[in-house]
Amino acid sequence: MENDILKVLYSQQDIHDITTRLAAELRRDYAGKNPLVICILKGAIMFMTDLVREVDDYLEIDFMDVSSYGNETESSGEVKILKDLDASVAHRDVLIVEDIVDTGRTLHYLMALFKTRQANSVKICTLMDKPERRIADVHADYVGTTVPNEFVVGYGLDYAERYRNLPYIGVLKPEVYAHDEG
Ligand SMILES: O=P(O)(O)OC[C@H]1O[C@H](OP(=O)(O)OP(=O)(O)O)[C@H](O)[C@@H]1O
Ligand code: HPA
Ligand SMILES: [Mg+2]
Repeated sequence: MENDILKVLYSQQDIHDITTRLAAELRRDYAGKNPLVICILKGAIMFMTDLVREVDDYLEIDFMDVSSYGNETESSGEVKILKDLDASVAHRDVLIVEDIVDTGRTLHYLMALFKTRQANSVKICTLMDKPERRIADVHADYVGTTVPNEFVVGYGLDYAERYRNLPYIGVLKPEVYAHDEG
């Protein structure tokens, strides 16, 4: 698997440093609020579990599985709910945790949904932001790092469901895609 990686963009140490910084901001902003922290499966799983372990305060976690991508690097533009939340967001301070904001379609949809469901507040914490690709108007409140317009994998992010278990974030060699197309 490591052989498929062209370059490492963020090492395990880089990710740890980013997570620690964001957790400190969250602890400050959500003190006494008992936020509902929502992990958007599957991509955000690694980031969310690392992030909440660095926040020394009361919070609740929940999971939602939505998908707008198939086994492709391009969004289909359609957001599908594959698994809804267990908890109600009504009157809660909701923090959506994402691995990446790319076109913004996923989060645009979720922001609107949680507001309709009468959340008290809805904020976004994303490990990565890829603003060059934005189509839907989405602004993340907490951003780990801004990434160039490249398809990234690892630390939860997949290409065709692979590479989520890489402990760092990197870019694939072009022949990995070429192989799939052939
Ligand atoms: O800003 P967007 O263009 O909407 O893209 C970002 C979303 O796409 C990816 O998820 P995906 O739908 O591929 O599902 P996954 O998390 O299960 O990989 C990623 O994890 C984000 O949730
Ligand atoms: N990598 C993996 N999944 C993604 C990306 C990316 O760069 N953008 C949106 N979903
Ligand atoms: Mg994906």
